[in-house]
Amino acid sequence: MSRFRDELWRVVDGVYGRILVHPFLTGLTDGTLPREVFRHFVVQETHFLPDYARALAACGVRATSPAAVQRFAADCARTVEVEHSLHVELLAAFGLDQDDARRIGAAPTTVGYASYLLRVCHLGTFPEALGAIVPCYWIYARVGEALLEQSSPDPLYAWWIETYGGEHYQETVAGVLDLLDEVAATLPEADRARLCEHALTTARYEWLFWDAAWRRESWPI
Ligand SMILES: Cc1ncc(CN)c(N)n1
Repeated sequence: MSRFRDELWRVVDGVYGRILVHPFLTGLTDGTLPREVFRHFVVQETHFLPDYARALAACGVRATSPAAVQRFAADCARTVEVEHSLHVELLAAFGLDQDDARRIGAAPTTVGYASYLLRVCHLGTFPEALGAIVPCYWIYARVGEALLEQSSPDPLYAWWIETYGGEHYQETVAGVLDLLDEVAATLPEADRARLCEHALTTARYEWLFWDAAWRRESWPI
């Protein structure tokens, strides 16, 4: 039986293909990614992840079943405990702390992506929120899985890859994809289409986030 997740993946697959060949990601696995580019990425993650956790909490508020409320509450906590902590430790490896990250500030793409997620997850319907949030989980899981096959000669990059390619993160994502299939089975076609539109936008933002780090994007004025 065909699953909605397969239909959704077809929508984002082209973007995912572009992500995998982006020099940021190929540089992670062959170890050639300049450390200052990775540092820029890590700083931006410490800005993005608290808003991402807030968006997950908002998905929990929107959720239409107790199991879904519990899932998003747990994923919100996991994002702070595991992902944000990882990036704070990576900051420390660069001799930076969260005050330094605050002083450096959020780049335009970080502000744009976080704002989009927060808007859809707060103001949209539950299926819209799901459409916006799922690529954040899924693209990282697919990227982590793909990169784990090669890992990296750079221990900092290998650490990052192991977090997203590791079993714990993969299980988290499998759970949200089961939920996606369950919810989509109850939706009319127009709602599924809207869900896919949000997913395409956030998949594009995922590409943009890596590209912005690669360019070490900052405010031009
Ligand atoms: C930009 C971004 N998107 C998604 C993830 C995975 N939660 C992340 N850490 N950063």
